[in-house]
Parts: sequence; C-alpha cells; structure tokens
Amino acid sequence: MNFETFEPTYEAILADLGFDRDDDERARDVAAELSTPFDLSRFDDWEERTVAVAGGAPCLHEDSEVRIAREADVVVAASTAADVLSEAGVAVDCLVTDLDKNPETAVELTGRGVPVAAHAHGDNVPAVREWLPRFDPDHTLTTTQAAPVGPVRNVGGFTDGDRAAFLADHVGAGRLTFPGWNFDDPDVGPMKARKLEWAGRLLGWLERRRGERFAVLDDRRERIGRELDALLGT
Ligand SMILES: Nc1ncnc2c1ncn2[C@@H]1O[C@H](COP(=O)(O)OP(=O)(O)OP(=O)(O)O)[C@@H](O)[C@H]1O
Ligand SMILES: Nc1nc2c(c(=O)[nH]1)N=C(CO)CN2
Repeated sequence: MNFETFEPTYEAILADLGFDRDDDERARDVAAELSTPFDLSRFDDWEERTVAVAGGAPCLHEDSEVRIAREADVVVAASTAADVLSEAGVAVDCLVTDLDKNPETAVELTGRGVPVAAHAHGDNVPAVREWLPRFDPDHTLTTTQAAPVGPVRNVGGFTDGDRAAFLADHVGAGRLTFPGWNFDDPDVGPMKARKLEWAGRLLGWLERRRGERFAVLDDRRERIGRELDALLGT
C-alpha cells in the first residue's frame, strides 16, 4: 500500500487515539537522519509463500500457535513474538517493532543479518535515537506512519502486528496466517485495547483488498466490515 491510500485511515487513527501528525513527522525525520535505504526486493522470496505474521498475545506460547508459525514458509514477528518464537525454536525471518519492548532482540537480529523493520512515531523518538544507531544499517528498514521521506518507508499499518501484515502484503506474500493474536485479551490496558481495535480494522481492510479471509477475524468480520464501510465510504 502507498501512503496516499493509507492517509485517510491514518488521519482517523490519529483523531481517535489523540496522536499528533507533527510529532510523527518529527520522529520520521529523526529516523531519516539515522538510516539508509533498504531494498525491499530483499523480500522477493516471500512472494506467493505462506507468511506467518506472529502477534504478541500470550497465546503464542501455546503449541498449536507455535506450530502455525513453524509450518509457514516465512515468519514475520511483531515485537515480543520474536523472542517467544526463538525460544520455541522457530526461526524469525523479520522483526517488526516500534522499539518499545525488545530493542536488544533487534540489535541481535540485525547483527546476524536478519532484517528488522524499525518504526518511528511521535511517542518513541528517544528510543529511535538510542537504538537505531546500534542496528546494522544493512539489515534495517525504517518505517513511519506519516508520509515517507528518504529511506523511511510507509507501506501501511499501525501496530507492530498489522504493520507486519501490510509489509508482507506489500512485497507480494501469498497466504497470511496469524499465530499469537487475541483481540479480546482481558489483560491489556485501555490504550492497548483501542490499538488492538485498530489492528483488527486494518487487518479487515487488508483481507478485503486481498480477497482473502483471515481466520483470526472470523468472530468479528461483520462488525469490522461495518466500521470499514463507514471509514472508507464504501
Ligand atoms: N493480545 C495481544 N496483545 C498484544 N499484542 C497483540 C495481541 N494480539 C495481537 N497483537 C499484535 O501483536 C503485536 C506485538 O505485541 P506486543 O505486545 O509484543 O508488542 P508491542 O510492542 O506492545 O506492540 P505495539 O507497540 O504495536 O502496541 C501488537 O502490535 C499487535 O499488533
Ligand atoms: N504517535 C504514536 N504512534 C504510535 C503509537 C503511539 O503510542 N504513539 N503506538 C503504536 C503501536 O503501539 C503505533 N504508533
């Protein structure tokens, strides 16, 4: 997805969650100073393959969820999902993170040539300044949710998990699977719950565009569909 297509939804997310576009743009500009271009053709081998987009819900510890990741051709891990899967012996092919939980994992992964998509937004500038210089630039893709500038890309998405799915889609992934997701997690705080609502809507938008049905949305597809119609004017 390009930013032009994503922008109206981005504006709706900002309005709903009370985030500021100028802050996101400042964060993006800091990231641009600290990063180099990343060739997305690096992910050409995801094309037509089954890509597991692993989320950070506690259920990722369950054998059945780990198996979904293990059986995929490619594993893209959102944030802490990378650690859970590594501990379970599942190799991670890419980490998508806004640097708030496990930046040391990102250092370690780029250090051994595993790509990390590091996201800059209005509320993580100190982390961007602290951690980006520690990553191997050859294996770091920097992302923004605002307009892309220089090496900093925006292929759609908001939370680490749905951003990972948009990245997979952007590079031509075949089937997407979603181990480690729980939209009804009772243990998340109010802001995280609202972010997860957006993650659900964004995945709903993605499956609609792809003509696919993500099993993880089965119990909420109708509601999300109504919300998307209102959001997108469809
Ligand atoms: N129950 C859940 N709790 C947390 N994340 C979930 C859950 N279900 C799905 N996810 C997805 O997994 C991703 C990684 O979750 P995790 O809690 O490890 O990271 P995070 O750094 O807090 O994520 P973010 O900064 O995007 O909110 C989230 O961004 C979200 O897209
Ligand atoms: N400005 C801002 N942007 C975000 C934030 C956040 O807390 N603030 N959190 C995200 C995923 O957790 C993604 N984007």
